[in-house]
Amino acid sequence: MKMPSLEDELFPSTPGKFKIERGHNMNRQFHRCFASTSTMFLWALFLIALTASYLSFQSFVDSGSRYFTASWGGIQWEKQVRNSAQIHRSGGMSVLVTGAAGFVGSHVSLALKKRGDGVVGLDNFNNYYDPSLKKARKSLLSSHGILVVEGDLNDAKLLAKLFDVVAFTHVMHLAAQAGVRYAMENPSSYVHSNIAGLVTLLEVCKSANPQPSIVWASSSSVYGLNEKVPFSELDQTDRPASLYAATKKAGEEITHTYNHIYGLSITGLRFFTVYGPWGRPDMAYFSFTRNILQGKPITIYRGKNRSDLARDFTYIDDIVKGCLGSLDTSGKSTGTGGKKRGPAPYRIFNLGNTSPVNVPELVNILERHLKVKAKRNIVQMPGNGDVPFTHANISAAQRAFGYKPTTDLQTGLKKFVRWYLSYYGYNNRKNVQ
Ligand SMILES: O=C(O)[C@H]1O[C@H](OP(=O)(O)OP(=O)(O)OC[C@H]2O[C@@H](n3ccc(=O)[nH]c3=O)[C@H](O)[C@@H]2O)[C@H](O)[C@@H](O)[C@H]1O
Repeated sequence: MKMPSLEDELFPSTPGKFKIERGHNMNRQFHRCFASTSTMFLWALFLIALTASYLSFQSFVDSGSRYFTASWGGIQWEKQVRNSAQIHRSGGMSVLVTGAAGFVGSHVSLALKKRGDGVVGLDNFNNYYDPSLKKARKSLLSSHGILVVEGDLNDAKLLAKLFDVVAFTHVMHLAAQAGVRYAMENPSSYVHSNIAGLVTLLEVCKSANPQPSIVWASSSSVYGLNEKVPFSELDQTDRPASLYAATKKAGEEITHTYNHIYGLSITGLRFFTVYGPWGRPDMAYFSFTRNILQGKPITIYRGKNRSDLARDFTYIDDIVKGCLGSLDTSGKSTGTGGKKRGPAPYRIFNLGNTSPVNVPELVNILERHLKVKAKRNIVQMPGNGDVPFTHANISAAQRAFGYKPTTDLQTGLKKFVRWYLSYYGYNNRKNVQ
């Protein structure tokens, strides 16, 4: 006798068995057939209902998780983005400013808005330095009708959505991992923002229709070990002294590729040690001010043979003028649908002050403005990415858009100190990181 197989056990109504019953009782078979058809129908209905409810639950979870985890999206949000991007002057531009809650980003955003351009900001509010300062800048921008969207450059969906909502004519790309010496502590953050983030942004810009023109922040640090002064855009820049500098130099090469293949209009700006009100607490002039006021010592680095280090310190308002001049003269991108239609501008400019000041002199000026003596601790410059001096030749920017810095370090630091005291108070009780 054949043993029932597992299949037989599971499906007892085999064709053979059915055949036997049919031969014996047609009526019973009809009823059974009817009963099994209606059961199947009910099962089918049940399965359809189950599938439908699963699918709608899934879409609820999808949309829900986006709204619960992301701070962007939705009709209200899109309306805010559009309002912020609205242009209020003839021939004006709509600009996506990345790093808008940062030092340079917040100043440039305000200047654009004040002259009637549309501005939407993007910033990830990371904690490289005190995020409450970034939030305060965001509030300032908000009081001038500028929305700063919280999100990361590497979020391609968010970037694409922003371009869906607004046909930005320009991108002012200032979001970056800044700081020369911090690169030894956290190298991957430089790759994340300055390389991966840049590529993500360029990918979205190249696919946007129309493509925007891009102006972005490179750095004086790309001159690295260059000794020819003043630094000209034509000088050698293949000997960076820090990973920060290397990522900025890589950015110049990467943007060149996108200009070459996709016809994106690109302007790279090599900023020279920018300072001023609402500045970055990690920079020397800022941390020196805090320490001097708190009676703490400051460390001043010295170069080879006891030489002082020097920087071409550049005041923020001069940098803002350079950024706006670059945007105004950027020329159009030529691509559509990710395809180049013709050559587009590719430019690089130094934005410096053209008069370097050594670091001990910077401290002298701060002492005068603060009316407090600094406790100076002078040490040999550690091998951590610093360069001995910077000095900009700005004739290219002068020719292209009349760039002419007008604020010397003495005047600029006076304005910085006034802001610092009004923001933190003389006793500096606020916790500055
Ligand atoms: O132009 C740029 O592309 C860069 O400018 C800025 O870098 P730097 O020029 O290095 O400015 P900053 O740190 O203020 O040090 C100033 C001087 O103080 C010296 N310095 C610094 C710290 C300290 O404790 N002691 C000291 O002597 C130090 O040795 C140096 O000589 C930006 O931070 C950077 O993001 C990038 O934009």
